[in-house]
Amino acid sequence: MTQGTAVRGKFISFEGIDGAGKSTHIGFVADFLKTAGKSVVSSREPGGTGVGEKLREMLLHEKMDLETEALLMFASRREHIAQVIEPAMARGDWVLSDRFTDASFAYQGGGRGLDRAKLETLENWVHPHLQPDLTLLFDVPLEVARKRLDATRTLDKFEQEQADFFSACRNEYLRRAAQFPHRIVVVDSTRTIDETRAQLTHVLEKLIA
Ligand SMILES: Nc1ncnc2c1ncn2[C@@H]1O[C@H](COP(=O)(O)OP(=O)(O)O)[C@@H](O)[C@H]1O
Ligand SMILES: Cc1cn([C@H]2C[C@H](O)[C@@H](COP(=O)(O)OP(=O)(O)O)O2)c(=O)[nH]c1=O
Repeated sequence: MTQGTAVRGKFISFEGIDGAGKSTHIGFVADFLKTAGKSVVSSREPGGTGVGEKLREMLLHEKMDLETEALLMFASRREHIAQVIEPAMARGDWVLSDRFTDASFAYQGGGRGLDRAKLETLENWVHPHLQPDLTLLFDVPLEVARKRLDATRTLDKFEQEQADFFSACRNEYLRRAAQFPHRIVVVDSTRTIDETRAQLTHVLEKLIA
């Protein structure tokens, strides 16, 4: 099909507190969709574009004012939508994004306490009409996420936060899952990787049907 006449692709975002296991499963979802005949673009936020990756570097490693942090997250997102997400979906590709706007509500809103109304204003400015077709929220208790994180990596600015920060992030994610049940699917990520894949397969089969 030529561009312009392609059936619009779908947009899936992956969310969860750090260490929940979401990155582990993005490759599995991409492979599942490719096997089903979809063309897949995998990306991430903050980042996903030249400008976005520069913003990511600052956001993950430099201390800054909370409102600056929120504005830069949405600046990165705007570029990602304009350069990657919208063109890919218009071509008929399926876009997988490691995080999207729910992360701003969870981290800048829940974790850091930024007024939700300000985040809604930014959301309405940056993507008034776009929402993921599906958001996979990988959910685990804090202790499980922390153990997984500590076992694997050097911690960035967010990952160095304390338990109450992640507890507030997780609560905000779960609040949004209750608010948008048609879009956000909570995946029990305390299970083994294979069991988690089985949950994903179940959800994806419905989406491609
Ligand atoms: N279901 C699981 N059971 C056990 N370990 C897991 C599971 N899912 C992920 N992990 C491990 O936890 C660590 C963090 O996972 P990752 O996908 O990087 O988390 P996130 O992207 O959510 O921060 C990795 O070492 C990964 O192999
Ligand atoms: C997209 C986004 C991410 N973040 C944070 C959450 C994560 O701690 C961090 C980067 O996310 P992530 O890609 O999960 O990091 P990693 O590569 O280490 O798995 O950015 C926000 O605070 N707000 C946002 O809007």
